[in-house]
Amino acid sequence: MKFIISLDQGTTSSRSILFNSKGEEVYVAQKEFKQFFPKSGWVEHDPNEIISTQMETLREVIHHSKKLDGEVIALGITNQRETIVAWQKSTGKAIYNAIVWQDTRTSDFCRTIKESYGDLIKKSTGLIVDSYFSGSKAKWILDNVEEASQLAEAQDLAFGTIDSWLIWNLTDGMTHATDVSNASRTMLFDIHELSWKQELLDIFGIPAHTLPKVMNSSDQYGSTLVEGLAIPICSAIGDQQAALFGQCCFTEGQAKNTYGTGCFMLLNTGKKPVASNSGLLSTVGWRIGKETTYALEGSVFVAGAAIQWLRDGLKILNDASESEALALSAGDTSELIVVPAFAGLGAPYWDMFARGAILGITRDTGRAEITKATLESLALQVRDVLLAMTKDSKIDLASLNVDGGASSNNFLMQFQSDVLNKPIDRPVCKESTALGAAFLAGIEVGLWTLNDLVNIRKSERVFNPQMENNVVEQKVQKWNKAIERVKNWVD
Ligand SMILES: Nc1ncnc2c1ncn2[C@@H]1O[C@H](COP(=O)(O)OP(=O)(O)O)[C@@H](O)[C@H]1O
Ligand SMILES: O=P(O)(O)OC[C@H](O)CO
Repeated sequence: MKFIISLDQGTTSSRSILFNSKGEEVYVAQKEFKQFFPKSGWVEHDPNEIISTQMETLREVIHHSKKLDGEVIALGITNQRETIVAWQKSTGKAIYNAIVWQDTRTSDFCRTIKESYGDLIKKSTGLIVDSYFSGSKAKWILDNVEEASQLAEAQDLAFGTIDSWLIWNLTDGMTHATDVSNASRTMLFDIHELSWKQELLDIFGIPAHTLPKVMNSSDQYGSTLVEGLAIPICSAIGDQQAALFGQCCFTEGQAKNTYGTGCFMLLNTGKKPVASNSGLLSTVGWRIGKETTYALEGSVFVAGAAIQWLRDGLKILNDASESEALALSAGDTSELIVVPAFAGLGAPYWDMFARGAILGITRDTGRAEITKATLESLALQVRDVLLAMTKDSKIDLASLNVDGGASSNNFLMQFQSDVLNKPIDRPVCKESTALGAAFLAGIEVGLWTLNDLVNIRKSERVFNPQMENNVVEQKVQKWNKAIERVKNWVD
């Protein structure tokens, strides 16, 4: 049997997953790592812990694979996107913590460039000016980390999204590369030309020599030596695009929604980017051979992270999975709205200055009700994104494929189906993201063709709408009112 290993470097954990040549998940190793919140709105990760947790899980999976009769033929990489690492090329040492996609420290800078450059940036990158993307975070490092500008002057500074950081470490500093899908999230990359754009580098003050080489999503990224095995790295792709691929949304008009730390809905728009007028992003899906596939994306910054906040911040849950039973035990929440805008609002609102709120509290509001309203907020955010997506693409989806940690919550999936008035289709393989990276690596080594993969996806459960229209309407009205109240909160 031939195996492929995917490294899935997410916002809250590093995972390695072993897939067999039927695309079945054989073994998963996972390690959580520390989140740093040094100041209000700042979110950082330790780049060394990212590598150590990822390598521990990789070694665990390799140990397991050695007990099986077979050979690991390729490694695929998928990762939290936009998060930026800066390191010294000559020593390989990171010079600052990774600045995470959720970090809003560059909001003010982004506001200052939005008016003059917003149109240019949208036209060439498909993105809306926001602190979410990597460009302003890299600029912050150059402006604020003492050694950064000296290293840049000496041509000894490297920037990279997490895929680049992993590839650099896995290849012992031989390869400084990224793929088109990750590059398309930096705000420095022209998605039509598929190259770094000098005009954008000038706006952010980023020297071109600090940036990685941009490669295909299925490609030869070099090889890594782990536990005595030399394994070729054959794919790199941002995690949301990987999930679209792993859900077998290979053709125009197919979409998926992932419920992880954030929520990300992506629609395959075919071989050309579709510009959005409704607050969505045009982004590169993947590139295989000479063919690029584009996607429209609605990014919601806080989804599963709101459940983590219930667990770790408010301490009203011991475990995220408890939220389902608790929500089912709750009383009426038709007037209770939680808006988890902890890091501003993403699609379709794009308000870096919005903040979270709980509205409609009464004397009988308790932990069950707050949990239920928080889960409902995930689905209501997704509803807003789907409305925008339908408007921009003119595609009315027949059903929505879902995945990610919080998609295991049946209460949430049922409520999602209710507020979208659409079937929600959850697959057997819960690791769509990792599967997407494995598919792309498998294509590169000739294990599969796209045609082999078309029918590989199997549904585990389909949720159909049950709630009465007027109940949905009432909830949506309250939600819209709450969104208006939280906008532009921070002065
Ligand atoms: N049963 C559940 N109900 C609601 N949320 C959940 C559940 N299980 C996991 N989560 C949430 O899902 C997220 C983890 O999902 P995952 O896809 O691993 O995220 P990421 O890739 O962003 O690290 C966490 O934020 C967690 O709070
Ligand atoms: O780590 P995840 O799965 O929450 O994904 C993060 C996204 O890639 C951010 O854009």
